[in-house]
Amino acid sequence: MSGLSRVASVFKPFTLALIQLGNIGANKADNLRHAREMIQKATAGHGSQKKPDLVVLPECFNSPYGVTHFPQYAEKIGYTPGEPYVAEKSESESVRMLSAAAKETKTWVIGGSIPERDPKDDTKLYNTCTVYNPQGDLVAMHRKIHLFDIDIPGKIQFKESETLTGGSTLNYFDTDFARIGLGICYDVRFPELAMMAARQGCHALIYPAAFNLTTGPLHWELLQRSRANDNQVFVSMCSPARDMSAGYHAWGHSMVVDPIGKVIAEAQEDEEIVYADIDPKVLEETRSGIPVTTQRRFDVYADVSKA
Ligand SMILES: O=C(O)CCC(=O)C(=O)O
Repeated sequence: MSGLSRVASVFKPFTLALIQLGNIGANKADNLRHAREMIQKATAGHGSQKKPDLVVLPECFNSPYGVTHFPQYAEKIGYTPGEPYVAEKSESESVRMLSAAAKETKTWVIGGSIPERDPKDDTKLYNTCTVYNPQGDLVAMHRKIHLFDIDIPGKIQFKESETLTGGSTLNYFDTDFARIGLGICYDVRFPELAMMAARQGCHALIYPAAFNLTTGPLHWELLQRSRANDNQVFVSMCSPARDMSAGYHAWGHSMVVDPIGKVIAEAQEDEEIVYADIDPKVLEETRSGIPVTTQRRFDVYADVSKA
C-alpha cells in the first residue's frame, strides 16, 4: 500500500500570521485584552503586508505557563465536534473573546491554548486549542495529547501530568484555502501524529507551543523541519515572547517551515508578528520531485507499535 489515504481537495495560496505574544502575566483579563489587540494589529494590514487569512496565538496565552497555574485559570468550554455551539455565549471568557476577535477581523483564528476544565468531570484539566472561522464560530478543538513531562537534570524539569490529562483525538479543520492539522507543543515530538494528520490530507500542521531555553535551541527548528520533511507539508509553531521575569522562559522564534524543509519565516525573542505566504506549488513540487508520499512500504511497516 502506498500514497495518501485521503487528500483534501482545496489548497490555495494563503497568508499565515503568527502572533508571538508578550506580556502574558497573572491577570487573565489583561492577557485576553492584549491578545485581542494583537489579533486586530496582525490583521490590520501594514504597508505592503497582505491581510492574513489565518492568525495563530501561542500555547497558554491567557495564563502564566506552569502546572500550578492550570487549575486556577481553567475554563469550561463544553464544545463537542458536530454539535451546535454558540461561541459568543460560551461559559469560557477566552472562547468569547477569540470568537469576537475572529468575527470583527473576519479572519480564521487558531486560539493558541488555554487550560480547560472537563465539562463533565471537574477533576480533569486539559491543555486545549480552539479554532474559529471568520464568522466567529468555534469549528475545531484539540486537547494536547502528549503531556510535557521531562526531567533534564540541572536544566529543566516539568510535569504537566501533575495537573493535566492528555487528549486522545487527532484534530484538523477545513478552511476555504487548506486543511490544517492541529497539535500543541510537545505533540510535535511524535512523528506518528503528524504523519496521521498528513495522511488525512492536511496541508499544514500548526502547533501553538512554548519551548524553553534548554530544548528550544536543541530541537525547536529541528522538529519542525523534521515533521515538514517527513510528511512534505507546511509546519509551524507559535511561541509566546521570551520573558525572563516570568516563571517559565519561552524560547520564542515562532516559525514556519515549508514542505521541502526550508524555514520561510522566523521571529526573534520579543513580541512580534511574523507572516508567511503559503504557496501550494511548493508542496506539489516537493512531492513530485521526491515522491516519498507515494513510495511508502506499509507492507513492511504496517503497524510500528508492533515492531
Ligand atoms: O518538547 C519540548 O522540549 C518542550 C515542550 C513544551 O514546552 C510543552 O509541551 O509545553
